[in-house]
Amino acid sequence: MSKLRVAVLGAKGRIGSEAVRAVEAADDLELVAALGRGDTLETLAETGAQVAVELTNPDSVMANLEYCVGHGIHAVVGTTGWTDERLAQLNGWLSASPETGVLIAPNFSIGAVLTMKFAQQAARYFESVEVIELHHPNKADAPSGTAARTAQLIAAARREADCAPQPDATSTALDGARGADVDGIPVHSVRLRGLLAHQEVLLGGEGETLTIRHDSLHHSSFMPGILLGARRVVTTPGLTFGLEHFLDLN
Ligand SMILES: NC(=O)C1=CN([C@@H]2O[C@H](COP(=O)(O)OP(=O)(O)OC[C@H]3O[C@@H](n4cnc5c(N)ncnc54)[C@H](OP(=O)(O)O)[C@@H]3O)[C@@H](O)[C@H]2O)C=CC1
Ligand SMILES: O=C(O)C1=N[C@H](C(=O)O)C[C@H](O)C1
Repeated sequence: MSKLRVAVLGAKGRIGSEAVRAVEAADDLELVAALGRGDTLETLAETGAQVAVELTNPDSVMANLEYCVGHGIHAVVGTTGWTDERLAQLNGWLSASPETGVLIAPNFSIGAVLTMKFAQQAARYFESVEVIELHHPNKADAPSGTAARTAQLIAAARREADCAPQPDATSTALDGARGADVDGIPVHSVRLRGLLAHQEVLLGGEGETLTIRHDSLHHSSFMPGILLGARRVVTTPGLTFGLEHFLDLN
């Protein structure tokens, strides 16, 4: 059986370099390109890449995806910075290339995907919910894509359950003291040397709290999800948002 031809964009970065090694080690995948900043995207077409794994940064991802989708190259995207406007633009490109698949995964680690699912399930049962994400200090964006997605999922679950607004008597506060407001959910970002990628969802009700915590201790935690995404995206046209759609979580 022929191997799936995979390219990595952002190949010299923290996660990209790990992805290069993971693709090289997979028996059913062939690494056909490993591109860094300044390398030409034409390499993707020239090498016949079928899937591009996009791990660059929010300033680069849109141009890369426009090229990939325009050339019928499927994409697995870990890069953060997604907004409704960006998703609409991507969907526009995909509508002109309906056989192409794009997976955007705010987080590729199974533990983080489960954290989001558990938080979504728990959200309706507690009066208060806040998210704390903790990352290495070289991370470009805050809050993390995972935290933003977690907060959106929590907010949607609370809306669906018709939950009352969260109790919070704060009437004066220093800017930032209550974190960022993502869909009504406070999200707090910590940047600390020694950390990699961590998240806590704190839920509070009368006389009890529940904490859901996940820790990525090494970039290897993201690799099974990236490889699964590459294998599945080629038969999943259109936009898939979240690795959970490629996992049997029920
Ligand atoms: N979904 C997930 O599970 C995960 C997502 N991420 C996300 O992945 C992204 C990358 O993270 P991280 O590896 O830590 O960041 P790094 O800065 O370490 O790596 C990004 C790399 O991409 C390069 N780059 C920038 N623009 C381009 C371009 N146009 N073409 C090719 N390469 C380019 C950068 O080069 P230069 O240094 O010259 O700018 C750098 O080498 C972030 O958005 C991060 O949040 C990270 C981990 C897990
Ligand atoms: O930049 C990182 O490191 C990570 N980025 C992603 C995010 O913003 O959620 C995923 C993970 O948290 C690691």
